[in-house]
Amino acid sequence: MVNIKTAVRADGLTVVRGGRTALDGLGFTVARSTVTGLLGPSGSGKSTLMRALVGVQGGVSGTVEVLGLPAGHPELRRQVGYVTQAPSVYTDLSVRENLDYYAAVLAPGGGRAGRRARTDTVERTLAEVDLGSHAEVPAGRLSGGQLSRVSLAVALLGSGSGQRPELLVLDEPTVGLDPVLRRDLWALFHRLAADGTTVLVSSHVMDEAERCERLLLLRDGRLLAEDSPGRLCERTGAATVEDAFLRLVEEARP
Ligand SMILES: Nc1ncnc2c1ncn2[C@@H]1O[C@H](COP(=O)(O)OP(=O)(O)OP(=O)(O)O)[C@@H](O)[C@H]1O
Repeated sequence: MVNIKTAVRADGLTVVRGGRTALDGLGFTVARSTVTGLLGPSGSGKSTLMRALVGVQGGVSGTVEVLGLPAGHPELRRQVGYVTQAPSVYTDLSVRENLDYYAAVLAPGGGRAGRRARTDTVERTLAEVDLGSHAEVPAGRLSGGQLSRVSLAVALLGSGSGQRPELLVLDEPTVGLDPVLRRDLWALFHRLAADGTTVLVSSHVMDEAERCERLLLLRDGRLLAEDSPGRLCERTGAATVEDAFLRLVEEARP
């Protein structure tokens, strides 16, 4: 039976990449309608884990269930939004044209009502990522931060007809953003979670951990902890998540 409180469930999740074990027997859950942070240093396996969740990673063994279905199940395509570190937008199309295009691919047809629903979704999404004033600018002329917000907007289109994705998987979406944009983006993640979307965000910047309700801490392909930032600090006696992380690394030493 589908557990409606759980968006993601992994058990014994192992990934071998290029002959190396990139993820080693991970077991965790991601609660629905939360902002969950996937934190760990560079190379710890964050992107690999996200790829396994969206079903595009080879060499996976163990169990990975997303919204009660096996990861990568065709039914999940419209329920899961995924933003990689490399933006996949057309640089010669404007921001609005990119969104119109993806909305039409996600929910083609529907006659006049379908077109109206897509236009409304695109307008609302442009406003959400604060790109309304750049809607007519070709994506190739945007800054890195603006470009990553276009990718986020594409993921937010969901089914393309107004329905939000149930799960958003965002690989380091705040890299290179100034502090104001970072703050605004985190506020958007929390608004989305309050509306029922589960947001899984990766970061290698530990100070972003404090902005998450739940954390998965990764190191060398192993899960160091799965907890809320407050509980993590409490149980390790640390003042910050960064300190808690360092203490857990020490504890894990053989
Ligand atoms: N295409 C690939 N082929 C083989 N091994 C890979 C490939 N991409 C990554 N790896 C290895 O898998 C491990 C996990 O990498 P991954 O990209 O998941 O880490 P990450 O935590 O997302 O790092 P970053 O924060 O730098 O993006 C690393 O040891 C890396 O060298």
